[in-house]
Amino acid sequence: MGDTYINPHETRNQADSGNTSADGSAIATLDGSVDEPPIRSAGSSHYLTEKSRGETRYIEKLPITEITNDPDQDDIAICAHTLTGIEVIRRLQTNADKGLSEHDCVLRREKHGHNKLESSGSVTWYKILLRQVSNSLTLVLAIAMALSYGTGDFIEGGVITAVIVLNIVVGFFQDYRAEQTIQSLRAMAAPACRVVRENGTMLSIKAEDLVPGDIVQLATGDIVPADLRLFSSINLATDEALLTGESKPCTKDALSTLNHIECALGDRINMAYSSTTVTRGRAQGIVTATGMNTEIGKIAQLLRDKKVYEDSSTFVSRAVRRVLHGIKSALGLIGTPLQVKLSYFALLLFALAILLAVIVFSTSLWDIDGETLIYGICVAVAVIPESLIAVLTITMAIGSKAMAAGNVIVRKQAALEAVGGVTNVCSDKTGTLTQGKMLARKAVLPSGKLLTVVNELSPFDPTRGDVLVDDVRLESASVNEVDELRHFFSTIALCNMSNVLPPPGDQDLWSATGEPTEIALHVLARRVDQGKDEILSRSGMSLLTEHSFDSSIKRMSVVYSRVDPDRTIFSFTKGATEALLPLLDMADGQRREILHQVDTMASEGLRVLCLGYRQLDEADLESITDRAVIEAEGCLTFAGLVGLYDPPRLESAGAIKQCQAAGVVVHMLTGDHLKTATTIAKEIGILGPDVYGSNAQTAVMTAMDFDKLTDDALDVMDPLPFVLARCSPTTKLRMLEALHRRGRYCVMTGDGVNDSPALKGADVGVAMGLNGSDVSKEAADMVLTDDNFASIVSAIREGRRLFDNIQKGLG
Ligand SMILES: Nc1ncnc2c1ncn2[C@@H]1O[C@H](COP(=O)(O)OP(=O)(O)OP(=O)(O)O)[C@@H](O)[C@H]1O
Ligand SMILES: [K+]
Repeated sequence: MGDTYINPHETRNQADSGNTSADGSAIATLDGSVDEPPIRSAGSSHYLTEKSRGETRYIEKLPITEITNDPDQDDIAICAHTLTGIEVIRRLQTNADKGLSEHDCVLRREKHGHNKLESSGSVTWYKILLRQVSNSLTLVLAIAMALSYGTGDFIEGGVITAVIVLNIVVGFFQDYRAEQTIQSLRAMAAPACRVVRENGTMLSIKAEDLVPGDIVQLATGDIVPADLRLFSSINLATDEALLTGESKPCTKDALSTLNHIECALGDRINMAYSSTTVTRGRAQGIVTATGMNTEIGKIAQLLRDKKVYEDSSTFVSRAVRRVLHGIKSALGLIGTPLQVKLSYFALLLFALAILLAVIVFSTSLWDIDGETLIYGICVAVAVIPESLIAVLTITMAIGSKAMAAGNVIVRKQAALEAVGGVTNVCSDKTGTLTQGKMLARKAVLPSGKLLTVVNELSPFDPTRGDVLVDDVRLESASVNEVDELRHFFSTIALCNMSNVLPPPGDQDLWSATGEPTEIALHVLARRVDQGKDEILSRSGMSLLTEHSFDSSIKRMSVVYSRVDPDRTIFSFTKGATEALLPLLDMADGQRREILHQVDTMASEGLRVLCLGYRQLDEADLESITDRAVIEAEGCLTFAGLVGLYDPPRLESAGAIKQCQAAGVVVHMLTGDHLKTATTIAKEIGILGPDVYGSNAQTAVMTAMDFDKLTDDALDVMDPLPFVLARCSPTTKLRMLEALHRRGRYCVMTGDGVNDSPALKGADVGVAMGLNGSDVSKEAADMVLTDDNFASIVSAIREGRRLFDNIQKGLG
């Protein structure tokens, strides 16, 4: 079971059997898919392998599994790993290309229910009511009330009773509404997944709506939405620690079929289980179990059934712990930091009240008659601000709502208060400060010729605009005649997972899916009819393996083979210049030349990608599946440089000004080149004459220099960098620590899988709702529904207002 969906031997067998170009009908491609590029050759070769093996073979292998016409979902969930992908698809009566119809889904949902775990966590009205009663303030008031009635002062007692009832009623309704808001926000933030339905359209739906038989696509960073039998995969690995306790990612292989039904979960390498996360690669799978029928559902069920704590402590210590927990929560000492602080405050007031009462009683030399008692109680009661609970609940609820309206989903209540106290914001650049809609503007070919794009209209429309080579218009037909042009366009089109889609019908709005960087390259290739599909069908190449883009090494590679008589194999790589230069096969002088060109392009604010390709031998096939080995080999032929432009968001400059006016320092932590980042930072005002320290030597740094410094060196640095270029997730963590050592309180944004530690470590971790990975959203305190930096700023404003309101409530 190799690292990829296919191992070289298998590839060869396939080629031998001569089946590689069999009928297209069974090919598991997803043409017309909207969200992700089809896993074309992976799907197809896999399918064909299964087909060519013939039905008899797997029936031989699996005598236990009778073929029935009435597929039973529970049955499939148990044995899916012992069946071939095709068989599972057949039994669940679905189609890998087309998916289920809406009608099927409705029927299946009736039978199997929604795809969610039944949690006991939903809040009921009596729990909310209980919460109103059980807090220090209400308890203090209740004691005062009892004292009043006890001394026969029914008027005072009545007033306090009224206050308590009012508090409970107001608090109850506020809390109830807040709870509902939070529930609906949770629903909004619920994981989505990509599914093929209705004759092959790719939809993004809520995981909750999945039914058995749905065809789901997985990509790096996704949380697996249900139990899936994979039927095609490229380099897939998932983290199953949640299920199996195994902390190393588990490499998956859709091709394999296992022999034993009882095989341990961790060994079922052709399955992906609900709630595990995809750490690398891509795959397609068919849903075999949903909701409580999934493996994670079974665990949840076990936990629910047991109810008793499964620890080894004695009954007594358990009881003590529970009583302590009970008292703490009754006094309101469990909750967000602010709630806890307020509860302590109430207890303090209570102590003060008693002290006052004691003083009153002492002045009357403990000769307590009715008058003194009432006076004492009145003084004591007077210091207690009855409206506190109500103020707190109301402001919190209003705060959450206002933030949701401002495109910020608050995932953790504590973040609501925390965001008000923020002093530093560390933000991503691409898509957050900039629009994330890239355009390929310029390219430099190995011969030094300059390629420019002029007259373009929209970022996705390849039909408008011209490509010039040294100021002469490039015709599509001539691309194939010039070697360097052909290699250049093959690299940008084939080392690419994006889709560029023509407008439907008679409209003229082009659309695209995938990463902005790749879309920009794909659009450029299509301008001269060198799109991925066009090249593949012309050359008959098919994908062998793919190492998707990884922001810690900043490059991506693919390997293609052509099935001509002598079977040529090519690898194509693209990535950041620093990442690719060491892999290029060239003299040092030439490298310096390239670096110089990169510098010029980057200082125009362009993101520069470097391209390379290489012809491989049959012998190299053994190593292509292992990324570490490919890296070591290198020896790429230089194919050119491309410069992409990503304009800043219109709101960014204004939002940054507001931050600076409010004393919040903005840092840009980006994966981009130093010069590109600096140019953009100046454009939007992160660096500028008004910013204190922006001329300092440390204002702009690369992550490499930053990481080299010791903690002590960082602590004396003044100021900390405003721009950190070529950042990796670990650099983000170091920046966080450095800020924390200075006593700063900070927001950190992140979108990638490996940004989670930084998001968790930040005082307020912010994930991107549109383009962020599920994993990062799960780790974050807040999620931006529009990925926009300006939304962070409005969250800070809202957080501060909330703070002020509470302060007023206290005053
Ligand atoms: N799909 C890709 N394939 C190859 N290289 C890429 C790809 N995307 C980005 N790069 C290269 O890696 C660099 C860093 O990208 P990375 O994704 O880490 O940063 P980013 O997330 O785009 O920027 P930011 O951190 O500001 O949001 C880019 O500057 C580019 O040179
Ligand atoms: K990033």
